[in-house]
Amino acid sequence: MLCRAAAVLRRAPRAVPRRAFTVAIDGPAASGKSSTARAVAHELGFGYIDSGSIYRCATLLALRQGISDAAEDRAGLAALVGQADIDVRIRPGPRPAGPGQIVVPDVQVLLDGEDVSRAIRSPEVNRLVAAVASDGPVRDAVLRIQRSLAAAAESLSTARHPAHGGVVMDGRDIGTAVFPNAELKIYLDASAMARAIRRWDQMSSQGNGPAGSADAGNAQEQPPAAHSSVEDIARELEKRDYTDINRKHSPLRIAPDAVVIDNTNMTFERQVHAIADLARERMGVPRRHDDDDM
Ligand SMILES: Nc1ncnc2c1ncn2[C@@H]1O[C@H](COP(=O)(O)OP(=O)(O)OP(=O)(O)O)[C@@H](O)[C@H]1O
Ligand SMILES: Nc1ccn([C@@H]2O[C@H](COP(=O)(O)O)[C@@H](O)[C@H]2O)c(=O)n1
Repeated sequence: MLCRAAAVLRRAPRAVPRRAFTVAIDGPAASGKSSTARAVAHELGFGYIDSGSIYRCATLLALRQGISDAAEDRAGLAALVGQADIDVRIRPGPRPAGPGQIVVPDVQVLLDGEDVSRAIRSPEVNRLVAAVASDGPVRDAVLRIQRSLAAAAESLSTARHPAHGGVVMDGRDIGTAVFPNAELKIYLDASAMARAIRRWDQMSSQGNGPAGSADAGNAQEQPPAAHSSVEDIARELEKRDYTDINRKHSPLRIAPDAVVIDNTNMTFERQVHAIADLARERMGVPRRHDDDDM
């Protein structure tokens, strides 16, 4: 009798408590946060949230409601953001070009059901977003959205390791304010010129014509304006960084426990593999890319 009970117990599926593993990636504009975060999330089978796109939705709402960047005008914006239905979804991106090539999935952003993935990258949004993101009540409203989207993304993640679900979120204050207890924090940086050249290349590859501004943001970039140069882009990136570093509420900072990666002279593949392996190491699962020790 005892033996049969033991056999039944042995056959019963073991309930493995799933632990959420959070990877926070912060850094200045165009340092590679979003593309790296999407690739790392894909490699680990984690969910992904682009937190900048939520601030961009808040900015689009402000523009559509005729709310200027004057602080007194923004009083009602936090409430509007709190009532809005903002969703950030990952969708299958381009297939890898060859065996072992990295997959960088696309992101789709929905604002009250409308696909605003391109609209939130407009020149007007680029100009206003850092000012909107410096508003304390707006940040509080966005924080609630970030945490709820992350919980949903984590629960849907198809992590390769049964004990871990996970989410990767990128932004400016993920490791310092949004997820101060994140299991892995990365601060991604590169020289201003390297970032400007990459942003130029990224925007130029999206099409031709004078439609965009000098600094269009991460995914689904609009093409650079005909008059803008790499130097114009560098200036705009630095202006946005300055606002993000010097604002009162959760400014861009390196978390004390963050791993700092300067990728100025690093390939995209190497940074993705290194971060994915750091996550694996902390989850207690084998590394996959031993040649990528940092
Ligand atoms: N190590 C690297 N070497 C070369 N190019 C890179 C590297 N890392 C990222 N990139 C490229 O740099 C460009 C900018 O990256 P990405 O959009 O991910 O930056 P970001 O930090 O999310 O920007 P933002 O803060 O403005 O949203 C992309 O085209 C990306 O593929
Ligand atoms: N965690 C975050 C993320 C973003 N911001 C602000 O939004 C701007 C746009 O971000 P992108 O990543 O889409 O370029 C950014 O410049 C910040 O002002 C933020 O404050 N916190």
